[in-house]
Amino acid sequence: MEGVDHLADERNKAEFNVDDMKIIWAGSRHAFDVSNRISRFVATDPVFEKSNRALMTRKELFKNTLKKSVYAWKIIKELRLSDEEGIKLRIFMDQPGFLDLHWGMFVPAIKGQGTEEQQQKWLSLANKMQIIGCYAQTELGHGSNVQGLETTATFDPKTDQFIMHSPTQTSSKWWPGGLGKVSTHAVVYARLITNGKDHGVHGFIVQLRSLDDHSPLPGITIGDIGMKFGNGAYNSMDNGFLMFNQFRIPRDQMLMRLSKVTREGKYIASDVPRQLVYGTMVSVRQTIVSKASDALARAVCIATRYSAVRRQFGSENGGIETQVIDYKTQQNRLFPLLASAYAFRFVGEWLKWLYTDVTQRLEASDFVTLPEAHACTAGLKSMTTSATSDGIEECRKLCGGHGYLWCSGLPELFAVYVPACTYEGDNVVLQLQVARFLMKTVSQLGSGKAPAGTTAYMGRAQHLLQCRSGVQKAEDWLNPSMVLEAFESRALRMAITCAKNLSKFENQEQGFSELLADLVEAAIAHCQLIVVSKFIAKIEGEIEGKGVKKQLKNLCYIYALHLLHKHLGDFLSTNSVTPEQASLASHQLRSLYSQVRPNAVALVDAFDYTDHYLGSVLGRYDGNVYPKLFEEALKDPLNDSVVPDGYHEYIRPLIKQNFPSAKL
Ligand SMILES: CCCCCCCC/C=C\CCCCCCC/C=C/C(=O)SCCNC(=O)CCNC(=O)[C@H](O)C(C)(C)COP(=O)(O)OP(=O)(O)OC[C@H]1O[C@@H](n2cnc3c(N)ncnc32)[C@H](O)[C@@H]1OP(=O)(O)O
Ligand SMILES: Cc1cc2nc3c(=O)[nH]c(=O)nc-3n(C[C@H](O)[C@H](O)[C@H](O)COP(=O)(O)OP(=O)(O)OC[C@H]3O[C@@H](n4cnc5c(N)ncnc54)[C@H](O)[C@@H]3O)c2cc1C
Repeated sequence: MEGVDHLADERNKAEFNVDDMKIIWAGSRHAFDVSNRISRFVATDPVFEKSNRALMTRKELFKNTLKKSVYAWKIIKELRLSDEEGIKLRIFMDQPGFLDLHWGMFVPAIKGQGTEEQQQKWLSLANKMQIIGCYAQTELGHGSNVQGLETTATFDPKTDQFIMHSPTQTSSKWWPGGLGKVSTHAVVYARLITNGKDHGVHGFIVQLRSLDDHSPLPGITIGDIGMKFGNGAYNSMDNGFLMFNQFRIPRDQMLMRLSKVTREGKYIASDVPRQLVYGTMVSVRQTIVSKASDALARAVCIATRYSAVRRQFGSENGGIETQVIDYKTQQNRLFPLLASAYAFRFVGEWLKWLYTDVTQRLEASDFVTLPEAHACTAGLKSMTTSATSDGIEECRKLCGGHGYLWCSGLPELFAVYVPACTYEGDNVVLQLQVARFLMKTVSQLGSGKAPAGTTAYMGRAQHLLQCRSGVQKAEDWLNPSMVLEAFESRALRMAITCAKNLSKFENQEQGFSELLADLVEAAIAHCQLIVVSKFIAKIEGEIEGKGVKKQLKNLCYIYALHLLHKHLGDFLSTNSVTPEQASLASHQLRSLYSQVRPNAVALVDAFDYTDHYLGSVLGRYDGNVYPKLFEEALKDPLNDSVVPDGYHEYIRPLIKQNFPSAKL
């Protein structure tokens, strides 16, 4: 029934103030106000309509994305939106496109790697969108191995120019978003060669297309790489290819903040770490973590509301059927994902702080925390995007058959989200960076250099290697120090075991290659510890609002104990818990599920998502699912006519058996 809240009973059960939780979720009252206002603005503007995009052809979808992106930019300018408001507008627009790469990578790359003069020149154009940029690093032959890139930028002292060249087919740039059809410029990563010497990969600003008629400049071959996974979804983005044929750019278009080439062709490296050339990736990995919580929260919101609406079995005595959310199996699959969405939110907030801190330190030439910032952004990007991709798919299954319908919103969300496991660094490759960092930290234990930050727990190695968990009853698993100790001893013992196994190899690199799978497991254990510890820090801090803290505590322990259950092999094999303690954890989990159950719908309402943003018939705020499923079905082009196109050509001849006989 239209106008009726089918989930009102669920909302009345809530034991906390949802409005207060909305502020916690958003991060502050101000952030909530901005999100709330911008999401409603987008939801009511017909230009941002998106329900029809699955039926669009690639060309229509691309053009529709251009229209929305340019309209969004016009609104940002005309209404003088702040940066924060502009970002929200792009998020709620909910259609990947060139704006993401222009603002998310091109501009930050120039800010991070350009000199003052370069920033002045290029950012003034980019900030007004008089040029449109992308981030062209990956090549057909190399993505993960950045040092293996083949594109060359050879300095020609005669003309004071760099000659950009793609020497092989595998050196073609391949994948950059916005490159295929839109960008006029790119930050291109290429091997710098001066006086015949290769100085490794550096960034260059390169104009690709004419600013008059958009045609590629002579010496440049460019296009779109073709359809990607899923209908609609990420196909709104023009991921592109690019080849250079001896294409010349002025010397001052090399990004020269970190190193320089003089007029004479002399290469001058500054004393900052060369890894700062990877700085844009670090910044984006950090934002991907909060985006993970957002994407997972969308899926969980849909699955939770639908699980409260959907009923199956239990009416044997003539009563009403059971809401599927009341099945313990449903709770055991759904509530850990709900808890993960909150966990990723809080670790995302912390990571933002860490990133801001390292940025300020770098500006003051303090590079001490750079390795930890790299390990945390890489590891948490990897861990949260893998969990979110799996979580979205689990939410689809939690919605049964209807979850497979496009209008559930879940197939598209999955298709758009899942490349996050690959872009900005393949998730396995990134965990191996964490593993290297951990092995280095372990090797320095006892050297007098105390581990700091997220590896500080390794400084208590003597205790953590010997301790036995003190959990004796189920409630002990609600004791933060007992939970933390179990996660710390598991992570440390896995890291130490890897280090011991590594030391058996004469050649460390060969040992590392042999032990890759174990190293990834150790890195994941460390990342999970970070997330658990930041969630615990959150619930131990000041939290306002009636009943809010209690709910967050429940979710925090669900998150931790569910991980313990899922990775029980690690916890048992490292003797971090006993089988009896593990079974007490399962008992405690069931009790926590029962406590979350009456609050589940309110906990997803706290995300404050509009129906437009969710884009899901199953996740509608009012729970009016069935009539809307019918409405959606009737909109399908196949239902335009009662007798389908093709009836006379195929179905009728088949039924009447009067088709010409087949010839071999
Ligand atoms: C329907 C709508 C639904 C809506 C859903 C919404 C969801 C949207 C979600 C998110 C939106 C976000 C938008 C994103 C858009 C996608 C755009 C994608 C862009 C890209 O992919 S750009 C290309 C990214 N490429 C990579 O990430 C490559 C990965 N490879 C590397 O980073 C490196 O090559 C490496 C780290 C793997 C290895 O580098 P290298 O060989 O040089 O290094 P090593 O020899 O291993 O190590 C040397 C030394 O350096 C340290 N190091 C390495 N990297 C860094 C770094 N970045 N910072 C600091 N230090 C670094 C490393 O640890 C070593 O240190 P030690 O010597 O051991 O001390
Ligand atoms: C949607 C999307 C958007 C993108 N946007 C951009 C963009 O805007 N700009 C840009 O420059 N790039 C972009 N990329 C490219 C992206 O950054 C790369 O695809 C990514 O870094 C992974 O690199 P790869 O493709 O070379 O994977 P590969 O490295 O070839 O990975 C293949 C397999 O090998 C494994 N593997 C690789 N190396 C190792 C190792 N050392 N140890 C163990 N296993 C290993 C991986 O785990 C993976 O299973 C985008 C990609 C996608 C999918």
